Amino acid sequence: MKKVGLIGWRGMVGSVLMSRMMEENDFALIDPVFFTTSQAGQAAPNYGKDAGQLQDAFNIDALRAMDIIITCQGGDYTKDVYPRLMATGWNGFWIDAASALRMEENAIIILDPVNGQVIDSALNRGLKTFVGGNCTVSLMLMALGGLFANNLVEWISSSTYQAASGAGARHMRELLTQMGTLRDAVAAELADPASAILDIERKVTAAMRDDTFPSSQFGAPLAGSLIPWIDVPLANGQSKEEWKGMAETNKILGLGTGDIPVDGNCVRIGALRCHSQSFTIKLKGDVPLSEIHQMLAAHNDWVRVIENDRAITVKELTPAKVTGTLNVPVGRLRKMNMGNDFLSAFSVGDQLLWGAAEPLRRMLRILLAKA
Ligand SMILES: NC(=O)C1=CN([C@@H]2O[C@H](COP(=O)(O)OP(=O)(O)OC[C@H]3O[C@@H](n4cnc5c(N)ncnc54)[C@H](OP(=O)(O)O)[C@@H]3O)[C@@H](O)[C@H]2O)C=CC1
Ligand SMILES: N[C@@H](CC(=O)OP(=O)(O)O)C(=O)O
Repeated sequence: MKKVGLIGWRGMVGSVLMSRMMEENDFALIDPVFFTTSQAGQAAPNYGKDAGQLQDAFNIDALRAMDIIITCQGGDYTKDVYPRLMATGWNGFWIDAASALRMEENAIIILDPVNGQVIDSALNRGLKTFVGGNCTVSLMLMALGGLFANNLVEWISSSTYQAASGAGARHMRELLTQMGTLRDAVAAELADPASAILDIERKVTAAMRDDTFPSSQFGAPLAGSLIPWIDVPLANGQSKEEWKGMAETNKILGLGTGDIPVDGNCVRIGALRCHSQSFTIKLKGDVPLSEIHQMLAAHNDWVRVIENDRAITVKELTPAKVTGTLNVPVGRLRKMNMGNDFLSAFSVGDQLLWGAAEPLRRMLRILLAKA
């Protein structure tokens, strides 16, 4: 059995990965070794197998003994450990959730329902570094894969509605604390049906603007508001999250850097763990909507085409419905006023599943199947 080193397993992304690996019985196929950056020597978790003690995640000799390493520990860990491990001539496979290595020439961005052929070809060429994509990009490609596969996309403009989880566990807590703080500021007024709604709004706004409002993580109120900036600024005015849209999409599809232009605004909103996105898609031709529905639905087992009907949309095409599932609904599909080759679409997906953990465990399965 392959020795698989697991790093970052108790973090938020790692926990989702462990839970998916349990659901899919992956542990039965591997000899798991659990690593830690802070708790070496403590008992390893038991996912149906006694895995002994936690190993030191900075111990290069211990890492070298692994056939496959999966890390959800984060970019700083990758930047520190990966080059040192590679310098020893380690011959194993490195599977990573962090963005650090994504654009490296010897690294493949993994999303096998979309780029299984790119992954296969990389394996045949002997590449060994496989990195999960940015959540927004992966979820877009899962939703719109049918259009890309049929070479119909000239360009895409997107507006995102990204959940707090993309920023990390502490941010999710802060969002909920902000929500509670706003509610508590008007508890008495809410209990009184006769209270004036604009008085309630004024109190809520005052609480949101108060210096004591809990916003140390996001740096701004998110509950009752939104934050139209994600990740660091770039010289061209984009945020790094916006830059990833085009860079990663083309790399995942095995295309040249700028082959398909992708751009838009990335916005943090008050959802917990589902990213939503609104797309304007310039098609390469006037393809009938019925054909587009078929292409999208046929592309992979998780995409769900949602009829452009109000009652169905508000039930099916929301974070409330999709959270915790692998389904990627895409709806609001219609031709736009700009012309019949302009398509409007909206999609929702769990950013901790297809956006983070799921491509990693599927890459493990691909490697095990090839062994
Ligand atoms: N959040 C996201 O949406 C996405 C994140 N990623 C990548 O994954 C990386 C990890 O993200 P995320 O899972 O959110 O990070 P977390 O902060 O949840 O976990 C990272 C590490 O923190 C340590 N840790 C310290 N205290 C605790 C605690 N109380 N509970 C759990 N872990 C603790 C653990 O390491 P140890 O056991 O060694 O102490 C853990 O592996 C990111 O840096 C990013 O590179 C990728 C895609 C999406
Ligand atoms: N930046 C994403 C989450 C993330 O971790 O992205 P990446 O894997 O590209 O660093 C968000 O905030 O929603």
